[in-house]
Amino acid sequence: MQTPFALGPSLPERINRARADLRMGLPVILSDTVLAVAVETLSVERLAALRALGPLTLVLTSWRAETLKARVYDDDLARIAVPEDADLAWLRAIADPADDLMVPMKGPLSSLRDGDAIPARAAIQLAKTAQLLPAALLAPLPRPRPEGLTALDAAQTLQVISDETTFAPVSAARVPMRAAEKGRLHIFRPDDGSEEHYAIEIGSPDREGPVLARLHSACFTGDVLGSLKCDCGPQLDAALQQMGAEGAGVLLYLNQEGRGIGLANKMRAYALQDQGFDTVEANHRLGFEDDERDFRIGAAILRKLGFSKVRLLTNNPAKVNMLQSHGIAVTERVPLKVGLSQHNAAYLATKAAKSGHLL
Ligand SMILES: Nc1nc2c(ncn2[C@@H]2O[C@H](COP(=O)(O)OP(=O)(O)OP(=O)(O)O)[C@@H](O)[C@H]2O)c(=O)[nH]1
Ligand SMILES: [Zn+2]
Repeated sequence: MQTPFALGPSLPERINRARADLRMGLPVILSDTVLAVAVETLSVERLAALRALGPLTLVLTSWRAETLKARVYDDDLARIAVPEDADLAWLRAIADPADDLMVPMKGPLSSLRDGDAIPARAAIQLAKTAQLLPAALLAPLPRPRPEGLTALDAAQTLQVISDETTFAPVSAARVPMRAAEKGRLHIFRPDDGSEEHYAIEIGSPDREGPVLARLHSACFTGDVLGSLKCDCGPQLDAALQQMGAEGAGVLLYLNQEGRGIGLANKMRAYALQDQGFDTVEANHRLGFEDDERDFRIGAAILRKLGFSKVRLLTNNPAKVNMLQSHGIAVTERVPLKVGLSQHNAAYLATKAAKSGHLL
């Protein structure tokens, strides 16, 4: 008999549950072969319990492995055999670059070549999308399997994480703003229950013509604190001002703090910048790409709101290309150059030199 509806969690829902598990320090079962935990949230007790199961593997991204001079046999990641005497401090020091300059020689690290890298890759993607440090520890799955743990197929997990997220509108209401009295805030929720994103509609933009649009990525430090280290706060204000002045526009406020690495990791990146690394180097030392944002989200929300053509406020040509390749026509790139200060001059210069931003 066909089940009329499913009460159990779908794969995207189980993936989202796995992220919460990793953030709590719980292991996740991958491909019926391994238990994976995030190094960042691992406790001494759980490490001891995992060690009792057999040899442990530490998974790092190729960026982090490169900094530590560990060999990379799996393109984007390195699987490292964990020595028998390695303790939690050893694992943490490898995962977290905070003390790299004081303790430059960590290891020697011996990278594994054989075996399946797919569960390792899924563990890294889960840790990254849970906004934890991209470092995971793998242990063999015991028989019988431990009860109550989230179990995922690693290959399917990678597929779902790379798939486009679908959104549903949740609620919307009028919000008059200093920059524009005719404002409306719309909340969009991903179908897997993960992070919500917002759209601020100003005036009543024509759905047929190109709308003045901005894809703003959350920046707690810049948007809320008025940090001078970046130009986000002034860009947010200027975008709303321009939409107010023209009488119409749409600003997406995407909760992709720190170019997608989350605020905790962004503060780790800032601490590395205080040690002399630039914004791109800092991300790489942590094990991240320089930009971990999924810009398809912006395109999906614009489409949901009924827009297909934009005049895009940005200095980042990658945003223009991404929107175009996801079905939104960018009829014009409108530069947004505000907020230069002595504190962010080097940051903006790095973005121009390394990330293709237009000065
Ligand atoms: N990881 C990291 N993120 C940062 C840093 N400084 C700002 N951010 C984040 O970067 C995002 C803003 O991206 P930017 O690179 O400034 O600009 P953009 O969105 O690519 O391009 P524009 O449309 O021209 O503003 C926000 O999510 C900020 O939180 C940093 O040093 N490290
Ligand atoms: Zn910022």
